[in-house]
Amino acid sequence: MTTPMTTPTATSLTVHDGTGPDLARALAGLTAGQQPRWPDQERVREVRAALGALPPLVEPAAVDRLRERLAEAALGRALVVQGGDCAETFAGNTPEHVRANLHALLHCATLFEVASGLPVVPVGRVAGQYAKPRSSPTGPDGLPSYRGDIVNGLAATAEARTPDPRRMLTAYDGAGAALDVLDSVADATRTELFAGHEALLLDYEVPLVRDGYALSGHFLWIGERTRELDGAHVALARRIANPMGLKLGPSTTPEQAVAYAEALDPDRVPGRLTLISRMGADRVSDVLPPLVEAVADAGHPVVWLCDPMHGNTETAAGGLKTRRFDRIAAEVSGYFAVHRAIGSHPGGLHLELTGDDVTECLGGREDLREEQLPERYLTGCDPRLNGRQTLDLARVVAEILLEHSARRAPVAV
Ligand SMILES: O=C[C@H](O)[C@H](O)COP(=O)(O)O
Ligand SMILES: C=C(OP(=O)(O)O)C(=O)O
Ligand SMILES: [Mn+2]
Repeated sequence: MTTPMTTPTATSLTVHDGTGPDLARALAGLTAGQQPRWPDQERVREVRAALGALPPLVEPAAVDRLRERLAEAALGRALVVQGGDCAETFAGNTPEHVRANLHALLHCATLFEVASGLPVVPVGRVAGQYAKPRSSPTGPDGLPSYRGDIVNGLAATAEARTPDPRRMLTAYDGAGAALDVLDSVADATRTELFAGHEALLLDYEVPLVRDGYALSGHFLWIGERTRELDGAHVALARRIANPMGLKLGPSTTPEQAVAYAEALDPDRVPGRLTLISRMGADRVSDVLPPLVEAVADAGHPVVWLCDPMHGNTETAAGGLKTRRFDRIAAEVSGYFAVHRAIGSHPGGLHLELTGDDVTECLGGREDLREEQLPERYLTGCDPRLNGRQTLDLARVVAEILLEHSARRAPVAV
């Protein structure tokens, strides 16, 4: 079951002065979906000014380096694996948790590398994945929805759910701490690791734009619910040099996919644009092929990733959101089959995962059952694959990749 797009709400987004008049002009007055209704605008202005005066979280050189590595994937010479929590939380932002997630991600990367013979670019959903778009502004309890720790609190009280702009500064600090862990993991494993998150909350993202780079993270993406072509999120993405992702759900038409590619990758730069399909296991074989073909025909060297999570969410009998391992694996298999049939490059995966032993998704080799879900259901938003299920999925992918690389390999004589 896919979640419907919500009607975007217009906001009077004020852009921090320090980000430059061009950016301010480009975004002023545009529709910006899924932004909080902050109760205190003066406090928002103060926080934006503070963010604008703080050092950037990542270096432009590292952002450029990621774009170069993604270019290899766009040209069919590398794979990408992105993954981490659906919603990072302040309380959960411990070195142990961040490390466990990154190790699960790197485990996938290693398996894919061995199976495909291609380098794999690992990108964590980490160090800024704090803002959540929601299907509904209020929950069944009548309270405002939880929109991620950068906006409000998960506790089911009116006080916790009131948006507080000061949370953006806590998010900045948390992102900095997570990036330190990311660097230490990368050093210990002698690999390159990058950080990505959804560029959803404009009051956070815009002040962290410096000299044409969004320096809140290396990789940013636009979500399914905020991808209005003439909206503020796309306008921001057009103005920054980061490699950008764009989620595409099953309602996307080939014409729209080309229009996004024209808007976000007008110069046809490999590595600039990553299209992340999240169609659902039942739709991927029908919906994805015409999109891939149209974008290729228009000459855009994009990376195509598969997010097999967001089109396969359902509600379990007990009321918890969940996803079935088999549906996730089926969308992944469908995605590889589509690319094989077309002859395009399947660039890799985008996953909601954790290295922790949570009970949020069903199935996998441990055959996690519905009645087990409440045991360790810890996510703030969507259900993640746990460490074992992540490896189970990585093995499914590795088998597909092995088969692909066997076809590619020259026949030994
Ligand atoms: O992570 C993605 C979205 O924020 C999430 O799927 C929305 O969930 P909801 O349908 O419970 O609002
Ligand atoms: C919000 C997300 O996904 P989508 O935009 O694809 O629904 C997400 O990746 O957490
Ligand atoms: Mn999610």
